[in-house]
Amino acid sequence: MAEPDPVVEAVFDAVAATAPTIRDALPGRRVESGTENPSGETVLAGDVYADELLAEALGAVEGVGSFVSEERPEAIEVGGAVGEGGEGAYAVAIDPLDGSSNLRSNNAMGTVVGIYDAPLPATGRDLVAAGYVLYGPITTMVVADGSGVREEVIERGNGGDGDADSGVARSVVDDDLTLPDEPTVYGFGGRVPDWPDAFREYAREIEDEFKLRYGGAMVGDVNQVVTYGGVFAYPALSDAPDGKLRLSFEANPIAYIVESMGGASSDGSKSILDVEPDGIHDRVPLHVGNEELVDRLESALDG
Ligand SMILES: O=P(O)(O)OC[C@H]1O[C@](O)(COP(=O)(O)O)[C@@H](O)[C@@H]1O
Ligand SMILES: [Mg+2]
Ligand SMILES: [Mg+2]
Repeated sequence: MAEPDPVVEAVFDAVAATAPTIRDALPGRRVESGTENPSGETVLAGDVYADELLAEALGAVEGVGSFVSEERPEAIEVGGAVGEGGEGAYAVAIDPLDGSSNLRSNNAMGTVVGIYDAPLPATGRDLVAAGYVLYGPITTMVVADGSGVREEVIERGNGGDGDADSGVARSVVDDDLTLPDEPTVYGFGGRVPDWPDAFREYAREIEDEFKLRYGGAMVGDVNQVVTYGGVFAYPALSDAPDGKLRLSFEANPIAYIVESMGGASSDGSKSILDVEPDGIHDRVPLHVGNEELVDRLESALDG
């Protein structure tokens, strides 16, 4: 098995270290911040807090050369080069708080992380690792690092007093996550009348076969598929042919994780990891899950 990449490990150490602090900060940050992000969406106080905390934590990791998030117009150089001139340093792209509209209704949210071995925008083939934190009833972190996919439970360390420096306790609960062979759940975003006809027909078949699990946070909804097997999609919409989710911050990391678990991803015709980006805030239709269900989706959209 390949040796763990120390920079990748350090990035996920930093993400794990911030997770309890982000979680604790959410109750007072359910309100709008008064700004919009580069995708034209309302930014909540929780989005701003998570973005700033993670920028500081990830920017301090040696071997991380640049940092960008869906809340920032462009990447910032953070100077963690491993070679002279910056070569060898990774570019880290994050969705600091995924599903943040769930802050109001107090439902699941997450943080998504992609570590690219190329300046952004890059394709998902340039990812060396990806992961997500799920702020559910339990805080968990799923990491795909090229050698496998693991799930950890993250809790405050023994000094747990709400202090960011008090440390975290991490326990690996599964060190070889794979998609279950017998899928049981699905979750599709967007309004049914806005779906393309071919997707609507595919969805009709899927909803006859499986149980609906949709909560409005990609990380939470994908984690249902990761746990029970099935298919998640935020498809192309009639007024938004590229769908809603962002390639660099959301779709690529999730596709990398699901493919690493033996599943498949698609933009409708090919793996998400093969989508060539024009810009850092590009959106893409995202479909991920058990290979058989993603193959059926591609056939349905092709027909
Ligand atoms: O509200 P909708 O249309 O169901 O959209 C839900 C989707 O939007 C998102 O909330 C977008 O993520 P952000 O909260 O990071 O902008 C996804 O997590 C989720 O899959
Ligand atoms: Mg998101
Ligand atoms: Mg977000």
